[in-house]
Amino acid sequence: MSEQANIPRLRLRGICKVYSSVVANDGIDLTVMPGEIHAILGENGAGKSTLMKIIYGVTHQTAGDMIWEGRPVRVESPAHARQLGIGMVFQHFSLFDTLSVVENVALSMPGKPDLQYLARRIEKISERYGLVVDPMRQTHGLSVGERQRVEIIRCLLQNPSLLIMDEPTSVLTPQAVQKLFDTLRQLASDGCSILYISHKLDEIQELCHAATVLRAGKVSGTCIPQQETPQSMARLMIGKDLPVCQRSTTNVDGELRLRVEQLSQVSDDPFGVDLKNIQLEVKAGEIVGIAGVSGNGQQELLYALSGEMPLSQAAQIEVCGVAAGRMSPGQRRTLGLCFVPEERLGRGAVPRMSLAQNALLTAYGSSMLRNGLIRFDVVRDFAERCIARFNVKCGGPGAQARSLSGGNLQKFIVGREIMQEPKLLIIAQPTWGVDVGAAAFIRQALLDLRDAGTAVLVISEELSELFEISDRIAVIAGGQLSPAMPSRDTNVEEIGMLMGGRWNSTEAVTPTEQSLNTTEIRYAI
Ligand SMILES: Nc1ncnc2c1ncn2[C@@H]1O[C@H](COP(=O)(O)OP(=O)(O)OP(=O)(O)O)[C@@H](O)[C@H]1O
Repeated sequence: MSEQANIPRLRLRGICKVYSSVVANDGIDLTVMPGEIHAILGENGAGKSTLMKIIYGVTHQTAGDMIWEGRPVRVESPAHARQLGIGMVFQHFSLFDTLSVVENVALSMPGKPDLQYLARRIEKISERYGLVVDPMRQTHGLSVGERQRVEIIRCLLQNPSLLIMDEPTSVLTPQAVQKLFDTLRQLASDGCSILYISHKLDEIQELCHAATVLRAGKVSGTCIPQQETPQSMARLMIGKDLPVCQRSTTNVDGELRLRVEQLSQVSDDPFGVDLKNIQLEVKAGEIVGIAGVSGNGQQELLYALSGEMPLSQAAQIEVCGVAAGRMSPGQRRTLGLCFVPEERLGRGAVPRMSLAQNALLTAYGSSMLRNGLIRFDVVRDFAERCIARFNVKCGGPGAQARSLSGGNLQKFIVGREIMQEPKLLIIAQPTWGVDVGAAAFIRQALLDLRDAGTAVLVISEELSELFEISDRIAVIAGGQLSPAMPSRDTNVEEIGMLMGGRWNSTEAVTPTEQSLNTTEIRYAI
């Protein structure tokens, strides 16, 4: 081994980070060797993202040292980090909506790159690594999965020697995950070190050479993932065994709470997906899951269901027996609809507002208003109960939404909607970025809601999640929705074929991404 290969690429000694009321990192030591894929594990709020932001120069440590390739360094800014050879793919996207993909990528490049040349490089990288994206597309019309691909491509273009990935696969397809892993293995064998944050323990086991576990800002242990099981790593992380979801039998006789009738809608985004003849019913006391590869019409369907994109005909969507297709989101809420969008910052919560204010934004119907006045004590009490019930780690109801770790904000948003005891809950990516313990808790909360008589529609890219909680599963591909089948009568192979757009329809369905083969789908489970 060369002398260079023996020098750690990165060493951290005693890193501390204190925010006004929270110690996010508390004396963290970490060593990453060249070519090592090193996982950082920990519950929501354990301090993983904060540590990565310090390494990437987004924020600065309160105490402790960072040694980069044998030399002490203080990373002043992300630009400085990139000069050193450190790249980062963020959990929350940092793309400008009003710019195209190539313009967004250009912003992180030195100087003023030629956009046409850069677009060709983006195409090459996206082809090589299977990260399908059109460089000329406007960012505002991209799904979360597509945005994440742009973030990854942007990073790979910089040829980094340390790549930090904060939950990079949370909205990628199983096929894209495998391609990404091939890429990361190839990068590692070329000597690039990778710091990999994920809540998907099976991925960590498959990909990573070493893992450091954080709990409450401190290193609580290290392990070699290949010598562990996902269960044993979960125990290391949360200090106990993972809870198993309890589900009762399906209630087949509930009243109809959501009816979508021949919904066809041309997207007003030239790069969007047109919805074609969607038929869907969800009854009280059942969970219907919609599977599909990101960018196949999920976003457009969510906009239509929530009221963000009102329809031309009211009767195309019925909520609790009322024709709601032309109603606004607020009017639909008064019918008993609650809604969790896939984008938590911006659509699910207003980043600068406190948790209490964010609670008021959607839960105002829960006795928060009287005679046109806001009952601040009720608002605060609601937020406090949500924080306690969903174990949201934060500085209390007054904490700004943007100060929460990704998983904790997700728990708050999901909790806020569940606590309104809706008649109909529509929820996208319910456990995105949530740790394994909290994910099990959210799934159980959805099952309990269904048992209490709520109709639940879940749109998720996690097949394992859909099979765990859904009574019936449908697949969206190319803007069309397959018939919903009882989940006990279907399997991963069948859903995989449907995700590829193959079902008995008079019209051929073309999904907007390559068809997935069933082996890859099985991997997702
Ligand atoms: N800007 C900030 N201001 C105040 N507190 C913050 C800020 N950023 C993070 N924190 C707090 O620091 C702690 C660690 O957060 P961090 O985002 O590092 O956790 P994480 O392990 O990455 O969690 P997740 O898995 O949910 O992403 C949390 O309690 C969080 O609320």
